Amino acid sequence: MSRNPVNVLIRRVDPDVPLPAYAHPGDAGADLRTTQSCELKPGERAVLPTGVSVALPEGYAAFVHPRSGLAARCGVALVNAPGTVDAGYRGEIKVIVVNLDPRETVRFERFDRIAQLVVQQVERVRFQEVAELPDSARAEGGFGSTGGHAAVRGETGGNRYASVVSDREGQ
Ligand SMILES: O=c1ccn([C@H]2C[C@H](O)[C@@H](COP(=O)(O)OP(=O)(O)OP(=O)(O)O)O2)c(=O)[nH]1
Ligand SMILES: [Mg+2]
Repeated sequence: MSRNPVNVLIRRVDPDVPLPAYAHPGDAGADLRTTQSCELKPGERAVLPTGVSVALPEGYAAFVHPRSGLAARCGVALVNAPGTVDAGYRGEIKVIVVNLDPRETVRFERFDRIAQLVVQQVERVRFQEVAELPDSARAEGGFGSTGGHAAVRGETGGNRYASVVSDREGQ
């Protein structure tokens, strides 16, 4: 049985903008639209207004995530993905888009869906300073310490795709 939705107060900064909406039941992200049309040449970025501001309940935050379709089809990413909207923020939600396509200019029209907002419960922690941290299995290993990055080791003859395939075959 699905839980009751959490109520989030929302205000339209642009009176005509459609409210963020989930495309399907069970979706995690509600699509955000730009209220401003915009053209981005390769490598360019822009801070786009969404026409809405929210008051999240205490203990929640909202995260501005990219849309995979825009990323796959047009090379559009969010510079700060995921953007963090704090519970106390009452300003207009903005989306920092960048065109990562090396050749094509991207154009957004007013009210195009440019990102998605994921609302989540978040923990506040108390940072307790200690002289030594407790042991763990990973210890200080990170940044590729578990291996498997043939492309990075330069064992692929410069073909990154081939390296990914051979990694999988070796598993
Ligand atoms: O993609 C984003 C990211 C942030 N924000 C808004 C909401 C957030 O609460 C506020 C501050 O964001 P953040 O803390 O990431 O930015 P900062 O550079 O640390 O700014 P500040 O010093 O205001 O915290 O900006 C957005 O509208 N979109
Ligand atoms: Mg901040």
